Amino acid sequence: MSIFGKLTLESVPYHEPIIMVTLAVVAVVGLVIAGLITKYKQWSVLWHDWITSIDHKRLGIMYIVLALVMLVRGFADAIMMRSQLALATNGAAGYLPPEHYDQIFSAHGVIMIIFMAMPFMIGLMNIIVPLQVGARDVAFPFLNNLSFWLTAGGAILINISLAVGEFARTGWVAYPPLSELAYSPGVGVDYYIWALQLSGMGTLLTAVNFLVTVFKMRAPGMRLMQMPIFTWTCTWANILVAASFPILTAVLAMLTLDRYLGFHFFTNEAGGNAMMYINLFWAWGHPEVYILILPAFGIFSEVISTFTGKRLFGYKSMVYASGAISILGFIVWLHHFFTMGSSANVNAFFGVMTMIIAVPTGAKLFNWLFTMYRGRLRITVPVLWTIGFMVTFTIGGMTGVLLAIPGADYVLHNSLFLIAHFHNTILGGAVFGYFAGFNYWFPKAMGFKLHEGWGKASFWCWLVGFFVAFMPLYVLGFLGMTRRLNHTNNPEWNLWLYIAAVGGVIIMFGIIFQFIQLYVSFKERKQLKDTTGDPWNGHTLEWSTASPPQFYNFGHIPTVHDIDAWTDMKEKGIAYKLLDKYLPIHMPKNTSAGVLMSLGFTGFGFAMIWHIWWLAIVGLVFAIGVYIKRCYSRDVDYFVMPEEVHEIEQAHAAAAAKEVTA
Ligand code: HEA
Ligand code: HEM
Ligand SMILES: [Cu+2]
Repeated sequence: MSIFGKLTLESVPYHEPIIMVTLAVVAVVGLVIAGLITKYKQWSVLWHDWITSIDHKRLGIMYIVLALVMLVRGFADAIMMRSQLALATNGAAGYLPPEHYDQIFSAHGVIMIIFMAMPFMIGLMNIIVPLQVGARDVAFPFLNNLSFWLTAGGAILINISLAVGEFARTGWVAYPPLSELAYSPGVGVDYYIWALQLSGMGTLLTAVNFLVTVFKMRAPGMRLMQMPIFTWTCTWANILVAASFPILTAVLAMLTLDRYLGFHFFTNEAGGNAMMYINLFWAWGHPEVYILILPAFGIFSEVISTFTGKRLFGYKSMVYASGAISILGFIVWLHHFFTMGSSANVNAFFGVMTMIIAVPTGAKLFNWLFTMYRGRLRITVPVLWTIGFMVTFTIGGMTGVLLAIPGADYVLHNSLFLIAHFHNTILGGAVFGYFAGFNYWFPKAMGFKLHEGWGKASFWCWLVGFFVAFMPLYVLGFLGMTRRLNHTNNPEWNLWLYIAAVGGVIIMFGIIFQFIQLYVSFKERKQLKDTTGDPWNGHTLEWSTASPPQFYNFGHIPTVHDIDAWTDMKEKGIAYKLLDKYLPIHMPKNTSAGVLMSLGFTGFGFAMIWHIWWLAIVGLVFAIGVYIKRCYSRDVDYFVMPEEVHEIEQAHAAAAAKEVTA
């Protein structure tokens, strides 16, 4: 073996025109961005204010940028699949060869869940949760930076797989024996393993960080049962992360041992059992889908109560319902393999437990409806996403309950009915929620509002496109079409496949309009400026800060007396009140340790994929070395002086007062 392990020049797929054109486009875009950064002399800003930043608000923005980039990548995969299936009817081959098509659906699933939805959710959580609980940052700001770069490292690996080597052909679940070395001898599964392993570590560390933050760093007076509802749903999601991500780490480690050292955890010979992988995978994978949806539920609650100008109906029941969903979500994983030979009684138990989740979820839906009832609902973009969600998600939830009936699942398992179910819940549920949160909190993060018109146009394309793209899949499922087919030969299916492709195109316009919305809003940022910090008349503490918030968040940490702490302060007339004297604020310093450690770990992952053992050792030693150096560093913090705080706070209060009286 050469010093580059399995890596040779042949590892780059020159003979695949589609990939080569994509790479050329990526290279051009990359060069243009680099050129712009150089032209406007922004490299130093990028490094000092962003890449090495430990500010939760900036990390949150970087997570969302990552999510938007990966949304484009994941959608490119989706539209390729939809067009392939529209062309490859009646036995035609279409334009994507089977081994390429298999990589596309696997990459699409992994990218959308791990590198689009998760960063989007974690990004919103980063920006908002510390503000909502009245904290100056998260508990461990440096760790927060490291978490982000671990996630980004995973995303970089999966993108490299496009240019160097290949990605897994196993689907996003990578079941053995298919994912074992004997049946997947290439590097695809290894890319899968290390991309998930890196980002999984990042997610786990984030959960620990935010759990400590909400348990230890709430503003004085804020009881647990007074935390804003979005913070609560994120907390339940983080509890689920802390409980389930270690299972993912372990199951991937076992698959690694099987593939690299010839262990037999999941093989049939030498005492292994593939069912163990399948159990462990879903013991993580099922909680994972609730990790995605719970924060979205929190966003809808915030949006509805803000834009109806009412208190959220049933705050306590919302908290308990979220808790019930988390706990139940942990004990239903077997519904993903009803057909794989458990006894009827086991299937019945897991089926019933699954159906019970409809109860707390239904309670939430009714609470939202009751909040709207007799409220004066302002139909803004976040509200549109919320109402759209309520319709689509109810359909998706109902079809989930249908799948939870083991007998029905024997017919529908792994059919396109299943695909329709989960796009209905993940896309029409979780992702719609993130879009609502994006439009709702954008002014907080960036200082100006998003353009309403383009936001509405984008919403309608997404909503209509969603129904046109995914409702036909329910029909196709009933007509017997299974998932992961790369061509078909059944004339009865053709019409529905064409319709679904049209839906994909409509969604594409939704995405294009979202980027136009961003561009137009940026151009008109002066008119759209948010001077008060409270553009929607909000009710929770994030709206008490400037937009974007001061780097230290709160000049003076507020004392909380109410669930709607900010409404309470506005009603008592103590909002925007300045203190005579501020205290010095203790702040952490930015550091390059996180990004450097992640560089080491990403290099390690890449080296492991290609069996370049010396590079693996170098990467690992480098990462650990940076960490040890960081541990001994004393130059980690500084104080903001009271005079400076006073000046900043005064400027904000004056700007807000001008706006409020105007
Ligand atoms: C965000 C993601 C998300 C969410 C929230 C859900 C929610 C639910 N899911 Fe889904 N599911 C997935 C993502 C999600 N799922 C994914 C990704 C897969 C497949 C992965 C793969 O194989 O690749 C999957 C697969 C899957 C299966 C496996 C099917 C198979 O492989 O054959 C099953 C079976 O039980 C199931 C059931 C459910 C149920 C009962 C709910 C419930 O939580 C839904 C509850 C909500 C409602 C019911 C609607 C609102 C309620 C009311 C209005 C009250 C009144 C309602 C009633 C009385 C019914 N899901
Ligand atoms: C934006 C519009 C989207 C379209 C048009 C789309 C389309 C598709 C298609 C065509 C498939 C393959 C179905 C098959 O097996 O035949 C698929 C699979 C999948 N999609 Fe999407 N999708 C979209 C968004 C998303 C999002 C947002 C997520 C998750 C957050 C997601 C997660 C998945 C997963 C997990 C799979 C299964 C992959 C596998 O089989 O291993 N998709 N999607
Ligand atoms: Cu599940």
